[in-house]
Amino acid sequence: MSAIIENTRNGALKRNLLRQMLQANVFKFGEFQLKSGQISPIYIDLRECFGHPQLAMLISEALSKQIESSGTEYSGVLGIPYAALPYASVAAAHFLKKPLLIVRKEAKSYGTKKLIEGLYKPNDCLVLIEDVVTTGGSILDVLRTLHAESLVATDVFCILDREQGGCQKLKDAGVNMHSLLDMNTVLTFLYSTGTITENQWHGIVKALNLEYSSPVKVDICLELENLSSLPYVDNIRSLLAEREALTDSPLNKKLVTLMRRKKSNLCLAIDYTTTDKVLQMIELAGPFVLAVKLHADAIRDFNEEFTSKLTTMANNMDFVIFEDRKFADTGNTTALQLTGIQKIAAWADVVTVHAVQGNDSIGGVFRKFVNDPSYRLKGILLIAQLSTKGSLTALNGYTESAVSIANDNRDVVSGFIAQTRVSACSDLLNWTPGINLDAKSDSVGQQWRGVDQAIDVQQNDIVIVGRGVTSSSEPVQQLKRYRQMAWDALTKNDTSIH
Ligand SMILES: O=c1ccn([C@@H]2O[C@H](COP(=O)(O)O)[C@@H](O)[C@H]2O)c(=O)[nH]1
Repeated sequence: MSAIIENTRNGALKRNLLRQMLQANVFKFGEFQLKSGQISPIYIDLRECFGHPQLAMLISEALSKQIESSGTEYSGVLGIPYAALPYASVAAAHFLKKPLLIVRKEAKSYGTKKLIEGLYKPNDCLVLIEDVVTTGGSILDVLRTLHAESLVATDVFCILDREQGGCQKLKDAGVNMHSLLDMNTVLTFLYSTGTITENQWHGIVKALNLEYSSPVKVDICLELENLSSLPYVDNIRSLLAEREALTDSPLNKKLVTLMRRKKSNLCLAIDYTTTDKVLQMIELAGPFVLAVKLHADAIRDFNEEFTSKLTTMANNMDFVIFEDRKFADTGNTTALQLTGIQKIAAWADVVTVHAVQGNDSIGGVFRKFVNDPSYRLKGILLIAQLSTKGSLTALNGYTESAVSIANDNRDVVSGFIAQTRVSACSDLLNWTPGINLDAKSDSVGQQWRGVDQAIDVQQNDIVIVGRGVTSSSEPVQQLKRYRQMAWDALTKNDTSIH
């Protein structure tokens, strides 16, 4: 039951599944005979979900995520016939990219006469997908067929555990059962949303011999939550002191040390077009910021005298220089750009890099610069999510792919540009743009939200503030305001600070 009250992505995912199931008429009330012969006042008909593509995709995605995070080793996905087959197909082909296997209820009397269809060899280990588990009988039947073909299955993933003994029977047969939802959660949701009364709750619990004592009402509305605005990972940030000790990246060690010393997780985006104005703003901002972010190609009179002053100021005022170049080309071209007219690698501590060009065009080229002490460049931030409306980084799988490139290049990637926390690795820092306390959007695609949303709810580490400060007539006041709010939000539960 706790799953639906959790203030996490997982909790929101479960709430959304239940909300969409309710809309799709999955929960039916009356008198139904179950496969076991038992009479039930509730029937949970997950076949109704087939008619709602968005819901069917959400279920398949949730099952796939559960399979991935369980750490189970497997070579193929087998759907238990028939109701689980659509979810198993989408999960295997679309999300997990693994072969799909199907087991027949009865052998064909012609052709290959095979009971199990798909790509497999003896001793392969499969994960099983089921829709509803009541007694576990259908799964045990399938296990017998698999064993006869020398196939192994250690884990079954189901949408709903009716909590009527199936989990224990499977455990006795050596199989772990994982479920997205259980009956207690479903009944709590139905009762809390006023779909069933207290009397109905008791009637269902009694008829199904469930061992729940009394209904619990939780605060839950029927409006769908925006899953993409929530952190990808449910674990909370570790303490700053631990992160400082844990990280192998010299850049992140410097950043976390600076953060703690300056009490600042604020990066100022100075999008001015002349060197004078940029340097004047840095003079004001230096004491309050962790980093200064530039777009060198937007500065009309950009020159080497400027970068020399910039690096001196960074060294004296203790901030990191961040060039938001967003590299996105072949490795060869990126190397040329890093050493081209602006000599970015010589003065920037960190740069942004798109994930779109793929792994091989990222790791190799940046590793060369980061490991060469004659360059200032010490790390890159991969763009996992953009703040702009309609950004293609929201396409299914994009952010996960960026995270996977980061995982493959941990010596070079020091973190992400993202809207929500995207990685469970707490030594990778999440930098987030799209912050403004006084406006929600501009007229050309930017979307802003507040500091608490970004740091507290979405679990980012560093806020990137631009026009919220640079367009203000009182920039120092604004710098103090953003710095204080961001620091308070980051450290409010950090016992290594307080
Ligand atoms: O997704 C992204 C990536 C980068 N940015 C950059 O951050 C600043 C934001 O400035 P505002 O004035 O607060 O809009 C700007 O330099 C962008 O290029 C981003 O906004 N979103």
